[in-house]
Amino acid sequence: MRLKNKPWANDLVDQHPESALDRPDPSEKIDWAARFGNDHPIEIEIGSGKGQFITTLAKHHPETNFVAMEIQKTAAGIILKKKLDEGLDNLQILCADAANLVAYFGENSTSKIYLNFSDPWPKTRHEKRRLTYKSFLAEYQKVLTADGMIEFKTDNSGLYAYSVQSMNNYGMHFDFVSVDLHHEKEEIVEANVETEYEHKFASKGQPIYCLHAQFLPKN
Ligand SMILES: C[S@@+](CC[C@H](N)C(=O)[O-])C[C@H]1O[C@@H](n2cnc3c(N)ncnc32)[C@H](O)[C@@H]1O
Repeated sequence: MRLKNKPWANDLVDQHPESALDRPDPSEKIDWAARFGNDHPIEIEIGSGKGQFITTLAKHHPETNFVAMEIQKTAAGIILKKKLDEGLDNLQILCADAANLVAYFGENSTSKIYLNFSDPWPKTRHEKRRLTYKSFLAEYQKVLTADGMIEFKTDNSGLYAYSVQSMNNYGMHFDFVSVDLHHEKEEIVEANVETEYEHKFASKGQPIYCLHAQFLPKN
């Protein structure tokens, strides 16, 4: 989903290189420990949109470092504004394409990847753009630690079915699957952090599909 261009948001990204990186050179590794000022575990959300989910997590988990990876600069600027307003030192914004994930994160550098309401790309000819296509899974496998986890949510049954199949073909293990996350047991519903899209779809009564998956141990 393309956001309307907001010059203030683009300018904010340019004014805060200490908090937001705008399409950094993929040939140069990013020193995340230096950027965060500590070496706490890192969790990444790919395609953060306006950042409701990742800013809420960052607020509730100061012991974890979070990276919002978002391809649209306007969206990155909107997330950055929330980070600055709320003083979230454990959140960094990376305005870049997830296709370059491995260039920006070292191997075994990340404990969790969140894919929330990723663009479904329903046409078969666009399959390679889906964030659960096998080439993306290969990238996630490289950056995740051995016990790292992918947490995926969507309103789109087609993308959900595709993702289950793609992850299964890749030999992944599922720790949790739900075809109606908002009507699971109370503790699951209470622990769930909503995204903007999730709120919109769930308030119309649409089911939210969710899965948590891990790669089999690396050799
Ligand atoms: C449908 S929106 C969902 C936003 C948010 N996660 C939510 O649930 O409300 C998908 C977001 O993913 C971003 N996106 C799509 N492809 C991406 C890619 N290859 N790398 C980084 N971000 C991407 C889009 O710019 C958009 O903001």
